[in-house]
Amino acid sequence: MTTENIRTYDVIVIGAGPVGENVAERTVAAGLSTVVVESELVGGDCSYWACEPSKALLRPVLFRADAAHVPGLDPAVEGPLNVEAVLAHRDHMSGDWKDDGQVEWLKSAGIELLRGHGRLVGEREVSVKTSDGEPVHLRARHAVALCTGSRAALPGLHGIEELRPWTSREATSARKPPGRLVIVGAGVVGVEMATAWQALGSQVTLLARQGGLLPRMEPFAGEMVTERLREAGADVRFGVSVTAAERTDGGELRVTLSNGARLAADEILFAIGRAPRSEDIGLAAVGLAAGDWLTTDDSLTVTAVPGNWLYAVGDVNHRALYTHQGKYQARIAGAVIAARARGEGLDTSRWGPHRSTADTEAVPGVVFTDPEVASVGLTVREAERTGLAIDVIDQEIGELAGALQYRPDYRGTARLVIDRDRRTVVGATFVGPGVAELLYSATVAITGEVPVDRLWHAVPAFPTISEVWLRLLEKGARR
Ligand SMILES: Cc1cc2nc3c(=O)[nH]c(=O)nc-3n(C[C@H](O)[C@H](O)[C@H](O)COP(=O)(O)OP(=O)(O)OC[C@H]3O[C@@H](n4cnc5c(N)ncnc54)[C@H](O)[C@@H]3O)c2cc1C
Ligand SMILES: NC(=O)c1ccc[n+]([C@@H]2O[C@H](COP(=O)([O-])OP(=O)(O)OC[C@H]3O[C@@H](n4cnc5c(N)ncnc54)[C@H](O)[C@@H]3O)[C@@H](O)[C@H]2O)c1
Repeated sequence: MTTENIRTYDVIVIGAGPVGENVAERTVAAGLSTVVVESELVGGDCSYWACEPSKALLRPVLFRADAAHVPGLDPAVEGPLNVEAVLAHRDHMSGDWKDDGQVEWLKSAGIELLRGHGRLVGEREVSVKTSDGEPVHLRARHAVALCTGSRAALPGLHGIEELRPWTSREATSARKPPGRLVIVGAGVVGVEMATAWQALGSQVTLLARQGGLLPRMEPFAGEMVTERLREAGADVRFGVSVTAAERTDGGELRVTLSNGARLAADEILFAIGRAPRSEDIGLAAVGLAAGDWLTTDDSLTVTAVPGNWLYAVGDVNHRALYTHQGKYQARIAGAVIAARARGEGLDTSRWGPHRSTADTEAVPGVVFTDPEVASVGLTVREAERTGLAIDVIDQEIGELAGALQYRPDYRGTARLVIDRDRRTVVGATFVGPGVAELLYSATVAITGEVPVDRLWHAVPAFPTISEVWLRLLEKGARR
């Protein structure tokens, strides 16, 4: 190796997804020289095969569901969606799968980019196989942050390669709606993609292994989404999975289900969860097992590696698989790296700047289905599992004047989970049209540990859906 190919930086970040970009932005802002290594597109899955394209596909579907029920506006949205225009907008929102804009942003932030595949080769040492085949050896004075994200998990089905199944990547970037689409898995990807492709013209069959959709959320969320998907024409089946599948020479898929039923389809999407992108990043060189999720403490430091120089941030640490939560971790990790580089101690008090407490206390998430599902903190089931004494308050959102102004047939439910001893909100779920924007208020209530009696003084404007807070308080959240 020539000396020209050895480069030293304060910080090396592997993976330029939303999380890696934000770690680098924070460390550069703290005066630390930083290089980001990226093997595909700067921006990661979120920009090209996840958040951005999926939300661009879903926005017209949800907007039309509302508009079709607003008197006077309803005739304007009759008829099918303009699929070509929706897909063109999706392409635009995904940067046409080019990363020029994000590369410019990196430059403007003073972050260096090295294109290639990065692997750890020792303590603070990374080897990069660049796209032109030239290996580059990187040394970090202070830290290496692994931000390599996750990929779609696939089941151990016999002959799965020959099936050419869709994963989240194909489901978000497909050039046209398949005639018949089977979706396996009823988590967030499964229900969002079922909502989008059914509305764009596919006949969707959604297979849930459990007895309902969105099994990790409050049960009423999955029930309302099921009802709407069925009304939209999707075939939603519970308690089933796929036991065998084959693609015929003509290209048709023949799928056998666990209950013995058979289906014919044009495409099959596996949306059964994620696997870490950690199988080929040199984990063995630092004594870790390849292919595992990386365990960190609340400062995002990899606990099994001594020396406080290795960090794992975003999906790859499996703490909370959302872009916004990974970016929150990135801000914390950046502050931790900067403090350690300056030789300062960490403030890891409960809500201190060096502890990602929200990962365990208040992870917000929105499922962009019809109706929307927005949740943060604990569900009733989770609170009961932790042994917390709770009060549970439910409110039909459709009873509010603001909801009826939004659309006259409004149906939706809100639930607060209250810590009975501390009298603070520990969980909130809202299901209904337009509830995504309610979520931040609940997130502030949880992270601010605002006593519910104080919430009584936070007055929601009339007539808005936020008035649901008042009804919840009137029903007993307030003493
Ligand atoms: C269909 C779908 C929809 C989603 N919608 C939302 C949403 O609406 N809102 C939300 O908050 N979250 C959403 N998510 C989750 C979100 O996409 C992830 O949480 C987020 O992308 C994680 O960011 P990350 O930076 O950790 O990983 P990624 O975005 O996966 O980025 C990791 C980057 O690292 C690179 N990389 C990996 N290994 C190496 C290596 N060895 N060398 C160099 N580079 C490497 C990869 O090429 C990639 O660019 C969605 C996920 C899916 C699948
Ligand atoms: N709007 C958003 O913010 C958004 C959208 C999409 C994805 N995401 C993130 O991406 C992550 C991954 O989403 P996902 O839907 O792939 O995973 P998930 O973990 O949410 O759901 C996967 C589902 O598949 C089921 N399953 C697992 N193995 C199966 C099998 N062999 N057969 C049938 N069912 C099986 C699981 O029981 C589970 O219900 C989520 O955790 C979420 O955080 C977020």
